[in-house]
Amino acid sequence: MAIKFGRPIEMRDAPRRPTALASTPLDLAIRPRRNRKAEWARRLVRENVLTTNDLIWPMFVVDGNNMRTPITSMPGVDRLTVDQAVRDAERAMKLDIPCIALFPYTEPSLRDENGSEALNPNNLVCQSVRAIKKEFPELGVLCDVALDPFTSHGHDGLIEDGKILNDETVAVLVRQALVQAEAGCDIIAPSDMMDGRVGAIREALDEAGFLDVQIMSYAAKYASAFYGPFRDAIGSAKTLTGDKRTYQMDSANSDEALREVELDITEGADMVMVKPGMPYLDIVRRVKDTFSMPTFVYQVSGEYAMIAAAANNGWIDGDRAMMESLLGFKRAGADGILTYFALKAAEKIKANS
Ligand SMILES: NCc1[nH]cc(CCC(=O)O)c1CC(=O)O
Ligand SMILES: [Mg+2]
Repeated sequence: MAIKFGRPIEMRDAPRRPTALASTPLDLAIRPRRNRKAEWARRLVRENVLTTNDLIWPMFVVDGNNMRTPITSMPGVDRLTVDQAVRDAERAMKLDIPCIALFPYTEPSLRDENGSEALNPNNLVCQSVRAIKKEFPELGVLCDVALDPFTSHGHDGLIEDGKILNDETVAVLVRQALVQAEAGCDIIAPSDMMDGRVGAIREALDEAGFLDVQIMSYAAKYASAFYGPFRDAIGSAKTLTGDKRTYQMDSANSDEALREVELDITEGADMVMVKPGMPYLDIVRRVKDTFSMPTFVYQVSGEYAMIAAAANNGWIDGDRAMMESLLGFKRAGADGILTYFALKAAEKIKANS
């Protein structure tokens, strides 16, 4: 059944005002309101639908045992120890969420200039992938490729004299992707915005025999204020020096997003992503219309936090704002959405079907 809203105001048993009765009807042949007159009629003409198949659920993993630690700036989202991530993977499975995404909170002692923990085949992400794929081989697992959870400076790449090095970083990202593929990751998702990394990763994956490992590139990723709570979650907010504007895109640009997406497709991306989501719906639409590729959108941490905080204050209806924002991505042309609301939204979809 469709989502129920309150009883339509037209149906309340109030007497009609005599003035309303007295007015002459407008001579209108076309009355768009007819198609909205009842829930069944609205369902009949509905153009877009959100299903659980549209959802990718991002999770944060942390070292330890049997613990869930709340992230203050993301109310309702916890850092999970690996065993708890496996439990949430099971919840995703049961709700028909096709895929989860894993992000690590790396112990500060393991972070260094070069993000070398990213290459440890036994790092938190790899441990989580193995544990989850062992119990739930049918669940898709996506891993982010970038160095920021592992570097002491919080940047996605290697730094020299205050500059982010492109080609040297790509060489490390290739090794990070291989380590994740070896752990059993299904989708490699480079989020670093270095030039040429998709092609380099594709070539290395193929050479190593990982022909079926997909690449979802964060192709049009903007330098955004909306990543704040994510940086709290992975513990890079306090250490990040400067900003990421020499590699992430300028939010003023739209044509540039098409050029970035085109390059990643040419280099071998199977799926492309736009990020953040709500302030960039126009980019989602242009990318989908231009390339007809599987197009994803990331409803990022700050978008989640805004809705969650307003809802917790009683300022908006949180569930309705959540569903409306997710449907908006579908309407803009997205084939799927990475969202911290995935579990809640899937529960709601199931309850209403
Ligand atoms: N490269 C790391 C990365 N991967 C996903 C996000 C943001 C996700 C979110 O805000 O929910 C970021 C943060 C950043 O680029 O600083
Ligand atoms: Mg690029």
